[in-house]
Amino acid sequence: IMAVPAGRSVVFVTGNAKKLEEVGIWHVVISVSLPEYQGEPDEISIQKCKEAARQIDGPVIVEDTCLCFRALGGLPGPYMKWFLDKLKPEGLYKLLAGFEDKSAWALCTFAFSAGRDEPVQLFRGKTEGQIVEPRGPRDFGWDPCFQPDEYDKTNSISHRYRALAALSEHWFCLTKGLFKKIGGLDFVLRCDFNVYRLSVKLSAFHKPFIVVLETYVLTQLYSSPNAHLEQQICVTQKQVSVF
Ligand SMILES: O=c1nc[nH]c2c1ncn2[C@H]1C[C@H](O)[C@@H](COP(=O)(O)OP(=O)(O)OP(=O)(O)O)O1
Ligand SMILES: [Mg+2]
Repeated sequence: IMAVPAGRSVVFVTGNAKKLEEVGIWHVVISVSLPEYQGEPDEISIQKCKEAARQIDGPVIVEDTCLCFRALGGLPGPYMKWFLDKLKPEGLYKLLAGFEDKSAWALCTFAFSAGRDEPVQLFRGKTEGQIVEPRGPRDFGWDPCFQPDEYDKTNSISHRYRALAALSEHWFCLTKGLFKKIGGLDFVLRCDFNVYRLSVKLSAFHKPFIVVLETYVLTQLYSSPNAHLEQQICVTQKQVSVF
């Protein structure tokens, strides 16, 4: 695990490279392996997020994905990783052989914590679909056997996209108000993003927003924003204005 200065960066923690590809947004991404917890999806996301915040000792985002079969009362759900590993998409399809109802839903939960011992906030996205005979590319988990009911080639109906939209909405809405309050871009640039030089006292929850602004503004202003964040594996930004 890489050391990330506390309070400096919001870190997306995952061991799944495909998730990183889909998430590709404004915050810094790091890759580690987190435990697979048991329980209801919300509980699992909370535990996972707390563990990530403990390991990183700073602001983190984690994501947990479930695929839930209606005929099985929502199982395999959060345990899908193991089912997929042992049964492969073919076996998952066969699991429903004795059932008329082939419907399923994908549930994606993003969890944010501002740091160790800080509360966890959840953002969820859900997509309804059917379990089908495996088809198409094999490069991402259970995709071969899950057919979403709606289809959109931009991926905007995906469970992950929806959960991210919920998270971004919350995040950017706060950022906008906060941004005004602290004096706008000019002030943020002059205070060199040092939260201690701001005129308002920020809560632990708000502090990471300054880092989001930093990443965003640096990417806008300089060709090499990574120089500042070279310790991290990957830095990208959302393609929308936060101001
Ligand atoms: O959109 C998806 N389309 C197809 N398959 C997917 C998707 N999203 C997750 N998956 C697979 C990966 C894993 O087998 C299980 C979720 O388990 P989950 O714990 O969330 O993912 P993971 O352990 O790979 O990464 P992480 O380090 O973030 O926990 O479903
Ligand atoms: Mg996992």
